[in-house]
Amino acid sequence: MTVEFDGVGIRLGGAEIVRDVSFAVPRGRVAGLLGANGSGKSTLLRALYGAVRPHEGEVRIDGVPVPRLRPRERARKVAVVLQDTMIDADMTALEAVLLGRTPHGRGFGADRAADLRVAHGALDRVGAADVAGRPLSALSGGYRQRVSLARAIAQDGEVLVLDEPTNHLDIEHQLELMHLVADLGRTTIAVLHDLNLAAAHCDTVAVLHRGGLAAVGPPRDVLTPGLVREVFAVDAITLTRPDTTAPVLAFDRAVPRTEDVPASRTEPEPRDASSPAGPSSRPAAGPASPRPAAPPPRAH
Ligand SMILES: Nc1ncnc2c1ncn2[C@@H]1O[C@H](COP(=O)(O)OP(=O)(O)OP(=O)(O)O)[C@@H](O)[C@H]1O
Repeated sequence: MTVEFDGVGIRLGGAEIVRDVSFAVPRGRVAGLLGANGSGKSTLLRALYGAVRPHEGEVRIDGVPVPRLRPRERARKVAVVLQDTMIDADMTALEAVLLGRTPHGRGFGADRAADLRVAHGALDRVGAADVAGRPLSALSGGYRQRVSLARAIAQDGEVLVLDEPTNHLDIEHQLELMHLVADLGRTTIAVLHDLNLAAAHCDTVAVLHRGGLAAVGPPRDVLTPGLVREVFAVDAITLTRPDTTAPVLAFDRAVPRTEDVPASRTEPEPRDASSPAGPSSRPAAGPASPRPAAPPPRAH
């Protein structure tokens, strides 16, 4: 399934958090969503899984605007892994993974055997089969993260949304997770803070800066020292891996940020938040072309 962000703008609490973001992720490709803290990455993802509605532009899945999908239909298409949301849940790892089967259920208990097979398979795939019967509260952060991914695998959506999926993982499991995600073959959008992980494992990266799209395209074209300095306020040089020719960033030191512009406060919402976003005539930028963009004012 193709995911398109088309001129997306999102307001929260009267401030414009995301503005005019356009890019597309082709079917089966892995996109990294990058940007400094507070740049709007999670907010943009929320529009993809229907938790916020853009005030302008739209997010489309296979050409269908997200608000037009019914919740159950959306849940079958889009599997979401957020940061450690299951920490207090009073259930076992297997029960948590079985939750991923809910959108596929035909009735209470009807598919129990098949669902159990899928859930065990998903736990196996993320290397967490050994903790199936343990309560989530007794698992380490890394295992909980893997169980979350297993739930998303069991959910079987063709679109996978990951918000900082490698957060709690040691280096071995970070790499395993990125390879696993690539092997799943799903259209994936992952918020990543590790630029080198993104450079090595993403087909395309989209960089948010103060709510706007600073650049989008293949990591090699986007993650230049100039962009890293501007967006992340760090000096870096780009090296090339001799074996794969993938870019590797070597960081030097933080540099002063360009002065923050005060928050852009907006007038009250002109549109009823429950009404669908109007169609946008702006084309979504394809991921193949790196697109530098002037940073808009900071939204917070
Ligand atoms: N419900 C809300 N109301 C008002 N402002 C919000 C709301 N949710 C988020 N924000 C603000 O929007 C901005 C972007 O937040 P968001 O979580 O999308 O950024 P992020 O890039 O994912 O950050 P991080 O890397 O720190 O997780 C922040 O300044 C945040 O305070």
